[in-house]
Amino acid sequence: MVFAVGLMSGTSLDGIDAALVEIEGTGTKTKVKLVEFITYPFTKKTIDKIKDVFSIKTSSVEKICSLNFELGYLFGNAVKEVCKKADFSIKDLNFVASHGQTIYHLPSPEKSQFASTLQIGESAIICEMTKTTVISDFRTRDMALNGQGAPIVPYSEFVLYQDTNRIRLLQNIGGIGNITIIPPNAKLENVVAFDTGPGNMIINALCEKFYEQKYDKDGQHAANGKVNENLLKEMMDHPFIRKKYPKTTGREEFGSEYTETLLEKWQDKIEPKDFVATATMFTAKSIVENAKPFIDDQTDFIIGGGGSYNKTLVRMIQKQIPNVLVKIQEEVGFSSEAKEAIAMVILGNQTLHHLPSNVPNATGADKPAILGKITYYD
Ligand SMILES: Nc1ncnc2c1ncn2[C@@H]1O[C@H](COP(=O)(O)OP(=O)(O)OP(=O)(O)O)[C@@H](O)[C@H]1O
Ligand SMILES: CC(=O)N[C@H]1[C@@H]2OC[C@@H](O2)[C@@H](O)[C@@H]1O[C@H](C)C(=O)O
Repeated sequence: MVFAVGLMSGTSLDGIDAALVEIEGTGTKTKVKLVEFITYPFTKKTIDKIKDVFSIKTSSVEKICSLNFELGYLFGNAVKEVCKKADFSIKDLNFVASHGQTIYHLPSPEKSQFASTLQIGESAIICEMTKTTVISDFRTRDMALNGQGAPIVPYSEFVLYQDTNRIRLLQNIGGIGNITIIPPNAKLENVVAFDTGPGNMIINALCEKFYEQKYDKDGQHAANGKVNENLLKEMMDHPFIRKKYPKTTGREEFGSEYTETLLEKWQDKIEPKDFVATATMFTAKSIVENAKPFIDDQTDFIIGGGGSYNKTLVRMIQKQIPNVLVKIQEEVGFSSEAKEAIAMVILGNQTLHHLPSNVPNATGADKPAILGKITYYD
């Protein structure tokens, strides 16, 4: 039996997702069982440090250097905590698969730049703290093959979710929204995946600004507000939304600078709850517009990630595609919050077996590749 911990710390900065998983087999024969899951929270101080290095205005090489190791210690703690909660001896762990914290993603660089992406959280520290082999840095190899280095979760979705009769569409709504479409009986070459635009990123920033709340719990503010059509149109005109795939995005395009610009122009004209409602509709509409070319009435439209708990957002999506059955992840038997951490274990397992796990059709890479770097404990 092989046991591993998958670590995911995504764009919304709500903490480190750690999944203790039992895994068997490889490729399409992979079987996983979730043993335990925790979200190891970030302190406000750590969140501020991460936000600081994200932003060109406040970042510095010194801050990045130090944070790389600091996050390594936190990731190591998250592994220990999830094992403790499961009453599982860390000595029996076979490997850790760590995504790392994305601090910059430049898939379509300007002239003087190189296509690049940077995830930090030093694997050597995780390795020493847990005395376990660590696989990390999954995105760079795909980028070396001219891919976007993202999304990387679709391989695991192809393995776990494909169906013989129905199109399965998996929409993740984290900080950013990302979609995977798996046709019935698909081969890996037929899987389509890309980022749809913002997920909760703008909604969260507005809730922090207006209400000093981290997010719009269950979509309550949005439910009380009214969508402003002019603002919505301006948001939908963002060039990323109608760009053709492969495409991926992040805080570089929809982070605090973007929200600040919107606020400067619209804050005096729109009430806070209407602003939140409009940002929520922006996420819903950008998802539906990007999904529409790939779906029919027989599609399982499955929403995962933290945004699946925003009832107003889910309702807005369903209303725009009344003939399609919209479900949330738990309704098809998988944990929404643990999904990406489990995906890291599937990717790490492939790497340890010298097997590829990117989806070239999704990332635009020239060919399949073995992803990640391995820090061996012994
Ligand atoms: N009950 C809830 N109601 C509304 N929104 C919620 C709720 N629970 C979580 N969320 C939203 O989900 C977000 C976290 O989502 P998730 O953990 O999937 O993101 P992530 O993995 O960090 O991001 P990404 O997938 O983009 O890397 C929170 O910041 C919040 O906006
Ligand atoms: C560079 C980066 O970290 N991208 C993330 C981000 O968060 C969601 C979306 O943007 C997706 O492209 C990706 O994450 C998921 C886990 C992926 O690669 O599949």
